[in-house]
Amino acid sequence: MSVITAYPSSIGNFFTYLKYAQLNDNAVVAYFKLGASKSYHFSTFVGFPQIQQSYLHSTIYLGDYNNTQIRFLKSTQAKAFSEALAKNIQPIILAKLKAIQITLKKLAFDEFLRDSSLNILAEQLLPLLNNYRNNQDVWHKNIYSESIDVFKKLLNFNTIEKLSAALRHNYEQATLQARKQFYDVIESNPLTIEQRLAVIRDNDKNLILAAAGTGKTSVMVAKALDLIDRKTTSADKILILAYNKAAASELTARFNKNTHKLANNNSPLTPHIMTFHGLARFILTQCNLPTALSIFADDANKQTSWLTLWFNQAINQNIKLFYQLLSTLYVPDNTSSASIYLTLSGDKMRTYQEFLISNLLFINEIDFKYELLQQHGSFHLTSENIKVAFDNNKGLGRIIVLDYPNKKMINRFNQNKGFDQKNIEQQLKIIIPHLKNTDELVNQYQQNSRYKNTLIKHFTDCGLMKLAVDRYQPCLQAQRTERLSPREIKTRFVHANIINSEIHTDILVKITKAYSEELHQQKAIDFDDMINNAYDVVTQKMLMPQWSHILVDEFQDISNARYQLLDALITQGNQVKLTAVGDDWQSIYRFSGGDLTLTTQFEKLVGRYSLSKLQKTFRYNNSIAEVAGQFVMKNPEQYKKHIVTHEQVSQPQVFLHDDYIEHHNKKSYYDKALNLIKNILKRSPQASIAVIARYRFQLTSLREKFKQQSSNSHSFLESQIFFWTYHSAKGLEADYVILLSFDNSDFGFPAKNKNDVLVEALLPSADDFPNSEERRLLYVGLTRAKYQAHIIASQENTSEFNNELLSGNYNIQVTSTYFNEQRSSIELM
Ligand SMILES: Nc1ncnc2c1ncn2[C@@H]1O[C@H](COP(=O)(O)OP(=O)(O)OP(=O)(O)O)[C@@H](O)[C@H]1O
Repeated sequence: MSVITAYPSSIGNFFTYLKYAQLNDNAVVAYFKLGASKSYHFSTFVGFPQIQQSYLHSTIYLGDYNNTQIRFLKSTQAKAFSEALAKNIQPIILAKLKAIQITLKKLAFDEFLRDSSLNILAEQLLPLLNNYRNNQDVWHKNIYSESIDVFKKLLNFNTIEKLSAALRHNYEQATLQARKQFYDVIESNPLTIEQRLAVIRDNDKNLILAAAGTGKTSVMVAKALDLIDRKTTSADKILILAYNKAAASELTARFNKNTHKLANNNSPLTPHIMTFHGLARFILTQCNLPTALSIFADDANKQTSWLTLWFNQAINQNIKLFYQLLSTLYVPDNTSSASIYLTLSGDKMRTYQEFLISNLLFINEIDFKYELLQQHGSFHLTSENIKVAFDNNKGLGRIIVLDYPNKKMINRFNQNKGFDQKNIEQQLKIIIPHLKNTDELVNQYQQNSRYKNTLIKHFTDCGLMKLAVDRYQPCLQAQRTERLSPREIKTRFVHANIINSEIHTDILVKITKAYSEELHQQKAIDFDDMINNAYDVVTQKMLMPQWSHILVDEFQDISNARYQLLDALITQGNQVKLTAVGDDWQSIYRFSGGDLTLTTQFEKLVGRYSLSKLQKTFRYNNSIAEVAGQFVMKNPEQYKKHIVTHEQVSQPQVFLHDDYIEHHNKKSYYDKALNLIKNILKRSPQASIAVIARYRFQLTSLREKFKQQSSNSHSFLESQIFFWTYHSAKGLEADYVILLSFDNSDFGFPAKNKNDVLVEALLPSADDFPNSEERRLLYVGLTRAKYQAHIIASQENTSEFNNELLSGNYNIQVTSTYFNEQRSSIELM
């Protein structure tokens, strides 16, 4: 090939360092006046050259990756140069177009276009597409029209986002058609379109947002089978994580039941289906690390005993801890939820200040008698012949001396104010000069083990030790689940405005340290260690994760520690794809670390992702769906979903009964439930019925009574009746449900028995809507029923939920005359 050269024009020569540009076999070379040169290899070209002519000279835009300009060239030479260059790079561009088509086919037609593939595609495609966009004439002159047809189409999408949306849509539609047969039969029922789409979308990150009974399990099973059937991956590279062992077994059974439907079913076909703990154990075992579980793992009582013993020993070693506990178990303000204050003397006080006085007298070994008067309790110091009281009614926090040998003293104290420990100590010291304050006592008694033992004994006997254990044990649990450092603990306490944050942090850090040492001594780990150790193993690259696809069930209840393990598997693995399946309406495990924000703020967590929704439910009818959905969506933080039901009914199937048994003239949950069960079974003898209560203990006696009843009368089979808590009902279903615990008490529904402020500060953050988690619990309860949900509510002690159901325009059947009257009076208002 003859060498083509272009020189600067005579005027242009003044403005450029360029001596001349030359076109050789595989590059454009620019030679400069000072002797240097620069090559632009054809392989870097992404389009055709463009020429810009002006009056005296021309500029060539080469069409390489940077679209380099060569300016001030003689126009005639520039034109010839540009035409020759176009001919030279034509085969290169053709090859690149071919490569793009191959990539496009592979990444967007043969599989779901992933966000990571989109980057690859964009890198390859966009430079050529931009060149084409600006230089279409030259392209059309140099390339056959069929080769750039695809470009013309792509150009219509304007942005890469629109293009990817179109490619994905295209792929989904094509796959729905091509794999119709498979999706028709792979589960026991043909998959719905929504379910099919959830199966098909195989982005790097996927969220399947579902509602109860919409076939999450079916989708997970079908998705795994689909990946294997299409050879996207092999079974041993799929990991399915279930919330508990029962769910893992169900997934395994449903998977195995359908493997014969696969095209090539003689390869080993078991994905790893396990719980998070099972996964952690699997990882640790592979790395030959210990997995023996501590004695605490399955028995919280043993942990309670350990903590009690630890407090005993720790106080014995350092009595300061005793005073720290004593001064912080209750808080010095009127918002304290305690209504009774336990004291070392065994007396029960009514205010925090009385609690302080009582304990101070007790540890000073001053005998006193506590008398409950009308307005306040009084302390009669028997040997001093003094009587004092704490005037709480006035809200001034002053000590009143009711009786004193020297009457003059009486008025002196009436002016004093004091809410906190120091102030009360000062006030009491005026009355009893030999009284020692706590700081003095700490030093004095550090060496006195008899004294310490006595204190511990009283601390235990009066119930304060139990209070301390009950308070710190959940904190220990929360700290371990959230893997909080001492600094994080303190930050959370301070952030939650907790009084004595420093002392609480100090105590909790001591406990957590001792607990780790205890586990070390046992040569064992607990469930939290298991997850955390597995995380360490993966992040330290001691194990290369083998999975290409990870599917996680019940994602709405995942904890931060679990998510971190998951994230480590994805980051350390080889292009791992994550599918999270969850229902934000069913997030009910915050107390054990479940963090709903991981679902509601999924994008913040993982970046770009594909969302699929499952909104058609097969379990229950429109009546149950409407009531349950309306109730849970009252909280604006919950995703809005429009649930469609397979079953349609015209009458409400949610019933509200009271607990009053007319012909016995008494109130009884049990009898009401029994009557309902009998009535249901009269109509449908084979029906399954679940009785659901807020706390397990509420079911124990009920279950016993039912057992007796069923063996006496044989009116129903024990195996037809189930007893679940709202929590344990997760994932289960029955033909009919009977919902209990609707009263306004600590153990009612919504439960008033709120978490202690300390553990509340350590748990994952919660949304602000009142009773939000309890609200979701009711949603879970209602949606267990296939046909009918029966609520039995207390007449006398009305639950907030009951009031809401009566007042909030819910389409329910109220069978109770009493509640109906209430309802109509609400409607009249
Ligand atoms: N496409 C379908 N057609 C008919 N029935 C279906 C379909 N998909 C699922 N089902 C049925 O719906 C019921 C609920 O399915 P599944 O247990 O998978 O729901 P889920 O979403 O896990 O529910 P939950 O969140 O309440 O535990 C099952 O009986 C299942 O067989």
